[in-house]
Amino acid sequence: MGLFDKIKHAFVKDKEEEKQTEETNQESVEEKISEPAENPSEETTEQDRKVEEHVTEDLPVDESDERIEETEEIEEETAETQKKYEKGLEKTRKTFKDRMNELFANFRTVDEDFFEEVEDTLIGADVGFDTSMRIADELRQEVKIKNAKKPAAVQNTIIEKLVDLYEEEGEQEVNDLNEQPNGLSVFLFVGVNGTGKTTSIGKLAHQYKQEGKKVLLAAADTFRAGAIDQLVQWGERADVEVVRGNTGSDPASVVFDAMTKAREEQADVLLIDTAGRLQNKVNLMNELDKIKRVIKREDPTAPHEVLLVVDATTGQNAMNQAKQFKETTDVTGLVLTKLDGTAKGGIVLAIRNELHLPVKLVGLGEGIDDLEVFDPNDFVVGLFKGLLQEE
Ligand SMILES: Nc1nc2c(ncn2[C@@H]2O[C@H](COP(=O)(O)OP(=O)(O)OP(=O)(O)O)[C@@H](O)[C@H]2O)c(=O)[nH]1
Repeated sequence: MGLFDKIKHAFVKDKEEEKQTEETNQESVEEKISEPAENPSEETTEQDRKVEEHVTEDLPVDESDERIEETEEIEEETAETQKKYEKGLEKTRKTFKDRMNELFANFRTVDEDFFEEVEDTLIGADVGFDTSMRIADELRQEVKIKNAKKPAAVQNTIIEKLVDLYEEEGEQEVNDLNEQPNGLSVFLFVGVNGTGKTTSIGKLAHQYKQEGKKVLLAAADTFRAGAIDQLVQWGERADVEVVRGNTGSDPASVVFDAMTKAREEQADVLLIDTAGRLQNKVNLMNELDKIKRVIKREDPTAPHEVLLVVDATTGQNAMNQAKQFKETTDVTGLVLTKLDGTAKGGIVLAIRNELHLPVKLVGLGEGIDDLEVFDPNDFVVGLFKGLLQEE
């Protein structure tokens, strides 16, 4: 099933559930009105439950039961993650919906002015300039072919085009983190101050710790005392050790200490926090190169990820930062933070389509559990599900 079909499926399911809830409410109102003296159905249910309990007591617990439980647990987790995405993307979805409503309220016919407005609407939703132009062009053709005139049909086609493009871009994309199953995984975090680097490292450390891994953090942002303290605090919250130097010390020497400690203690994961002063690109480039050299001396295969942290709330600015960092160092993936606090979630589409950088992690809140491995399907369902119209 294609991605758009999945969204359609989710949309139809929601509609059915809505209908069912309405019917159930109606039934219970009717039941209450005709209130029976006794309620035989309740008795039967109670009896059934007792029989069921008795039967299950006698049954040996076999592997298939365990497997069913496991599957149920996975399904529950998947549903929970999907909910997090839907909640996190609420603002983006609402803004997008409002813009769409406005667009369709202002146009009664699908003419050239309409298509230009579609372009503006998409650009305004931070989908990216190139992407917006491409969607509008494809829409022009599609509307001609389908002879679509009804706003609902046109709106669904816009969503379909966005989803198709998104799916196409994601075909070769690896969203999983490059974890080393039999050795140390070294992830370097880069990005400008305030984007959520330290917070994301803390959240990820917590996740790995929960999985039973030995995790180390390195405070290689030695320029601000506050940055070191903040990472130490996250280390305490996640219950993992932090390797640190004094303020102003050489970041590469902190990384050297951390690599040595990780090897001695056979750690599974080392997460390195760096300073991100974009105002001086050459310095930053030299510093990151030096850090990488130190890492490579200890392990030629590392770093296994260079993750650029960008703040989704800054929209187009996040895109520009990503562009500049891509020129400065070999970024392997993005961590997109604060998706929950923004109406600019469309920036994911722009970054992927225009910079071809995979999004690896997304921040969906300030809590320690609010970091998710990026799931393109959950993301796109969360973004567009509520926007489909009944044709
Ligand atoms: N709502 C929300 N807030 C976040 C998220 N990630 C980080 N934050 C908040 O963003 C602010 C900045 O995060 P930091 O982790 O300090 O950012 P940093 O990039 O390490 O910044 P420096 O320490 O200045 O280098 C903090 O108040 C975090 O709580 C997220 O996914 N959602």
